Amino acid sequence: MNTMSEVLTFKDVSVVRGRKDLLKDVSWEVKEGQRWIVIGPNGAGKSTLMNIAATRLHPTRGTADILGERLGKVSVFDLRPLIGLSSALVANSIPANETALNVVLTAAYGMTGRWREKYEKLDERRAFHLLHNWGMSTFMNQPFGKLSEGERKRVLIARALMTDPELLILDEPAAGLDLAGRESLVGKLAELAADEDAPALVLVTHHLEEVPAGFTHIMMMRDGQVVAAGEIESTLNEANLEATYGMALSLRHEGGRYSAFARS
Ligand SMILES: Nc1ncnc2c1ncn2[C@@H]1O[C@H](COP(=O)(O)OP(=O)(O)OP(=O)(O)O)[C@@H](O)[C@H]1O
Repeated sequence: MNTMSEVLTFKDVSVVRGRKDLLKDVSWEVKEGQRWIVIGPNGAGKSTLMNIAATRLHPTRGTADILGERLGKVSVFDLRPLIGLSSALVANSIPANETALNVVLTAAYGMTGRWREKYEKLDERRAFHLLHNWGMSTFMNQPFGKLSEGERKRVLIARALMTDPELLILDEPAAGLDLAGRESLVGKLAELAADEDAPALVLVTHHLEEVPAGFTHIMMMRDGQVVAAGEIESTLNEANLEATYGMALSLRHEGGRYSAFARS
């Protein structure tokens, strides 16, 4: 069996807290080269699912195989460098006075805050190169806390790519961005999606306008369960969207981009 191409294999994953099922029997397969969107209303369990994929949380029941290793039977510290994560939680863990360059650089050591002084020149060059790729090299010496929301989002993505991961998880990468900032970021993410050498991508979003062109698959969630999952072309339709959000919605798909509105 070729396990190399299997990035995530979740079987009947449940997460139970008290009497509540945050996730209930979620099965999901992500393979190398795939670009996934995860959508669902507030509280649907998207972040809980991402926390498992990022090895921050273990299922109460079911199995989660990540890059061919079973969660619970492998050291998460071996897996984490292979998984890039950009999320509000990661952003909140970064000291405000950390420079943009160091925010990216410290990812090489799986930590935030530059307390270890000895960095390889190679790492520094890679961190700079990533900042440059994401249009942030002129901000390299700016403290993270003084950057705009859009600038921070780009630094976080550069940071998540620092270890050259096999899976990149972007939890609401465009949240809080203005229209131009969003469009610019979505364009960059479309470029990333088209890059054959890019890792498998999983992008959580609340807005279909934020789905970059070139994303191949979608996971639609509600109440901790999968409403539908599969290729975006066949899965993202009005029936599944209505089942996901519990309201009548009309869906548009133009020029590789999506949008949805309440149906009047
Ligand atoms: N530790 C916990 N104990 C109990 N309930 C929790 C815990 N963590 C999350 N929840 C609940 O689990 C549900 C799923 O939360 P989760 O953050 O995964 O949803 P989400 O889809 O990411 O939501 P949002 O879009 O608002 O970020 C929510 O109802 C939340 O209140």
